[in-house]
Amino acid sequence: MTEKLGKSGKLVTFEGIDGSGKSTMLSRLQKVDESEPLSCSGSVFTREPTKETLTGKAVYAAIENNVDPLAELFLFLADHAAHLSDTVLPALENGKLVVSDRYSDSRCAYQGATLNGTISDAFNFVCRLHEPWTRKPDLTFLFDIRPEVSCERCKDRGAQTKFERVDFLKEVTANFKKLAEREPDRFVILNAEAAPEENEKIILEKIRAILK
Ligand SMILES: Nc1ncnc2c1ncn2[C@@H]1O[C@H](COP(=O)(O)OP(=O)(O)O)[C@@H](O)[C@H]1O
Ligand SMILES: Cc1cn([C@H]2C[C@H](O)[C@@H](COP(=O)(O)OP(=O)(O)O)O2)c(=O)[nH]c1=O
Repeated sequence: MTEKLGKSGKLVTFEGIDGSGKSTMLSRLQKVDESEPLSCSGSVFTREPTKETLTGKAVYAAIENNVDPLAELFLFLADHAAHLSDTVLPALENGKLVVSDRYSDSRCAYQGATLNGTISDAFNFVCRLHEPWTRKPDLTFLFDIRPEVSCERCKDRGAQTKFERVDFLKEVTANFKKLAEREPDRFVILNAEAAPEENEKIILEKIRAILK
């Protein structure tokens, strides 16, 4: 069933720990797209957790209120399901390019870590939960950065989430790297400590190549 989902468009995702520069890059890409459209069918720039939606609000409330980690996982999954059906699949079915700031790999990496020790083989459990129904990205950029550097960057932006701790983010980073090793054809690992201009160039080249 999943092979048929959103077949005509292309799905690109940005993944990485907090403060790795994903949203900065999404805004840059959006600007490029405004002056020189990346796809002739149009582009949609989106994110997970979603904002201003019922499921997105539930996710942020869960993060702020320290709910049970398994309950939190299912809220993130509910948000992903709603995001897929409201935004991602309709755009892909219309042949558009969809670029999402975070997607399923964030669940495998983050909830694989929050549930580590509570559920046996948590990382694979979370990955498997997505398999029967989601739409895999065509291309994923992993923003690779030392957690010490990303936490330093996050300090400047006010409210911090409970996830923004160096030790926790080291575990999340290891999970992201495991995902990239499993699917080397889908993942492009970026040095997120480099200048944004450098990474923007790599990203644009790769996106243009899959749209050809
Ligand atoms: N390549 C970069 N080099 C230095 N600082 C950066 C870079 N990219 C983003 N930043 C800064 O780091 C902070 C976190 O970036 P942000 O894009 O919000 O990360 P994320 O969306 O991954 O959490 C912001 O203050 C941003 O201006
Ligand atoms: C999408 C997603 C995000 N998260 C976490 C990462 C962030 O710490 C937090 C909020 O996401 P986000 O708003 O993307 O954070 P940031 O802009 O700081 O990168 O939720 C998960 O734990 N699992 C998920 O599936």
